[in-house]
Amino acid sequence: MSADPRVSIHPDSEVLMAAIAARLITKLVDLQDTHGEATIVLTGGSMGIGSLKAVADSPASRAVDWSKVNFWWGDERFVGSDEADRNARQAHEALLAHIPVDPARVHVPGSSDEFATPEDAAADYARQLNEAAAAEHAADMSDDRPERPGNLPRLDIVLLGVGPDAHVASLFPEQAGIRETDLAVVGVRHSPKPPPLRVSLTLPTINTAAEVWIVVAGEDKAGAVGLALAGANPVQVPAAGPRGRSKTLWLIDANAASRVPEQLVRKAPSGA
Ligand SMILES: O=C1O[C@H](COP(=O)(O)O)[C@@H](O)[C@H](O)[C@H]1O
Repeated sequence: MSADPRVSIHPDSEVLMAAIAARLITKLVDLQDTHGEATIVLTGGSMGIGSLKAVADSPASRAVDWSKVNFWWGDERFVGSDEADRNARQAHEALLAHIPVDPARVHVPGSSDEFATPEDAAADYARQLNEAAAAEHAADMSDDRPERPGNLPRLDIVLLGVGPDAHVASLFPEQAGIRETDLAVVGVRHSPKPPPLRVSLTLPTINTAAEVWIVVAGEDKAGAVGLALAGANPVQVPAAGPRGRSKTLWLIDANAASRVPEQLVRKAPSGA
C-alpha cells in the first residue's frame, strides 16, 4: 500500500534545508536504533545537495553511525567520474567527505569512464541493487520492515528534487524513462536539462521505498509542485508519480507552495 502525500511548508529555502537535515538525522538514528543500519537514496539538485550540506553542518549528525548507512543515488549524470556535474561528486563534497562512511556501502552509478553507454551503466546499477537484495535476504529473513520486491534492497528513504519541468531523478516529462515499467534502472538520452546522458532509477523502483521525501524550493517550481499535488498524470508531470509505501512527504518552501491545492495545506490553528 502506498501513502497519500503529506505536505510540510517552511518559510524559505534556508529553513527548509535545516529542517530536512534535522528530519534526516532523526530518521537515520531511529532506523539504526531499531535495525542497526539504514539505507538512503540521495538526489542531486539544489535542495538535495543543500540539505546534505546542512546535515554536515549540524552537530547532531554525529549521532548517526555513518559507517552503517547504505548510500544509493536516484539518478546520476553519465559523464566522467570527476566531472563537477556528477551528483555523487557534489554529495561527496557536501557531506560524504566529512563523515566516516564505509566505502563498501556507497553505491554510485557508473560513469562514462567505466561504461560505453548510459544503458550499460544502468544495467550495472541494477545488478548492484540485485546483489544488495540477495545479501540482505541471506543475512536476515526475519526482517520486519515494509515488504519489498525480491530483486531490490530495502530502501528506507528516497530523497527527490523536482525540476521546473516537474522531472524527478532523471525521469523527464513524456520521455521513455518515466514510462518504464520493466527495468529497475534506465539509461537516459536527450535529457532536456544538461548533461543529456544520465542514469536513473525508474518509478517502480522509487516506489518500493518505505518513505519518499520530495524536497523543493523556489517560485520556478511552484507550477510543477501544484500540478503534482493536484494529481496530474506522471507521464506529463513525473513529480506526481513517486509514492512511499508508508510515507510520501513533500518538504517545500513557501515560494514552491504557492500553487499547492488549498486542502493539502496545513493551517496553523486560529488564535495561535
Ligand atoms: O538534474 C537534476 O535535477 C533535479 C532537480 O534539480 P534542481 O537543481 O532544479 O533542484 C535533481 O533532483 C536531479 O537529481 C538532478 O540530476
